[in-house]
Amino acid sequence: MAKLLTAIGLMSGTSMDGIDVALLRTDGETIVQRGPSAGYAYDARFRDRLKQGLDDARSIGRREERPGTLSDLERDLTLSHVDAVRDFLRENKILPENVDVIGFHGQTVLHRPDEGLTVQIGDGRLLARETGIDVVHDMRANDMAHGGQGAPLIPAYHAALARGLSGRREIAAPVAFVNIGGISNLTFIGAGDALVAYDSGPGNTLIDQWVEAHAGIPYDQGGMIASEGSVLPELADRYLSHPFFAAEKRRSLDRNDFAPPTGNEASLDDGARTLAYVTAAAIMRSARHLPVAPKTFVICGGGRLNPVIMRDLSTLAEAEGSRVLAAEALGLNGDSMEAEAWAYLAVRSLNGLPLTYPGTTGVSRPVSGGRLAPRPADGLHAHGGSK
Ligand SMILES: Nc1ncnc2c1ncn2[C@@H]1O[C@H](COP(=O)(O)OP(=O)(O)OP(=O)(O)O)[C@@H](O)[C@H]1O
Ligand SMILES: CC(=O)N[C@H]1[C@@H]2OC[C@@H](O2)[C@@H](O)[C@@H]1O[C@H](C)C(=O)O
Repeated sequence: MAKLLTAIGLMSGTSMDGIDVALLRTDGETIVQRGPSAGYAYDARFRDRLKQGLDDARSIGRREERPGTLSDLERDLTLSHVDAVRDFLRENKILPENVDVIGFHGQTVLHRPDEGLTVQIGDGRLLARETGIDVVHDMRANDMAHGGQGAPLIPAYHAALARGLSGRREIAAPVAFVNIGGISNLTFIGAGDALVAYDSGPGNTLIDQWVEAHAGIPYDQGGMIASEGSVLPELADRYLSHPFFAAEKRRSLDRNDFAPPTGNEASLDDGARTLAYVTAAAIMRSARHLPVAPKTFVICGGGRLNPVIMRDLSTLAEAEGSRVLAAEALGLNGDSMEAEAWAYLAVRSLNGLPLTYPGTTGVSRPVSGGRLAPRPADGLHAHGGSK
């Protein structure tokens, strides 16, 4: 049996709202003991820098390139992660020497699976040096090098959670986990733990972009704006008739694959309402490509906190005989699940276990991935003045 390791996962997702941190004890296989978690929000200025970074990244041709502001941004993003780890350790009274590994996602600034290009900025060596903890990073690249979409990576962790839930009365099989982040993705766990997973559509990004442009706020908290509006069927159809949903082959999404409506297409409320519906309907439309309809959808990610999305999802799922549950209804944490996944995947990477499978990313065979940046042999700040 593989050894139990203590791992911290760090996720800065496509919503660019902040860094999620979670601690796990795991063997990278069946044993998952969830520990504390926390979120550290970016301020508005740093979010603007990240948005600029996405623009600068458009000209990247090779994944090592860092045009425009990207080098500075990569350093500062990494230093924000250093601060997040230090705060997290202090708040939870954990010593760095008691953590075996950090799984570091970094920030996706460009994702073009059709060109075999995915870029996550984040300096694993700097993080290892500043925290004194081994870091596994760049976990999407090897999947792409083997013909995969480079995303989603969370399905291996969803499968581990599902094993822990089997036999629970609330859950009728088959189960699909749905992560509603900036983009949404789903993981279907079939008979014998067979995994089918893919990105399912725009998640919160369109809603965030819409309310930011028209109300100057970063997101529609509690779906308050959407709940005042009505669904505009033509606008919704325009999104839902995107070739992404009907395509034979599932592909992973970049944040910019769907654009928000233009200003005069809807009032603030109707726009938010329509986009919330689109988020829910996109998930159900994508679920039609699964081998069989899930009986239970378990929802995680920030979108589960928008009751308008959740109501639409429940209505659409019930019409197909399925049930929708928020992760919390099963004792899971819908905010920290991605960070937990990065901790779990880091341990799998150390043990040479697959991170992705043909059924999850379209990779040619199950492959491991991630690069190890070891902590300095002589402890923290090995780059300091004594050398
Ligand atoms: N209380 C809330 N009410 C409504 N929406 C919320 C609430 N809290 C978070 N959200 C939405 O969830 C988003 C963040 O979700 P999450 O942290 O899961 O995304 P992410 O991890 O950045 O994205 P991805 O999974 O695509 O990488 C916010 O941008 C916002 O749109
Ligand atoms: C390239 C990239 O960063 N993709 C993210 C994004 O956000 C959600 C969806 O699109 C998913 O495919 C992926 O993140 C999750 C955590 C994953 O890889 O499982």
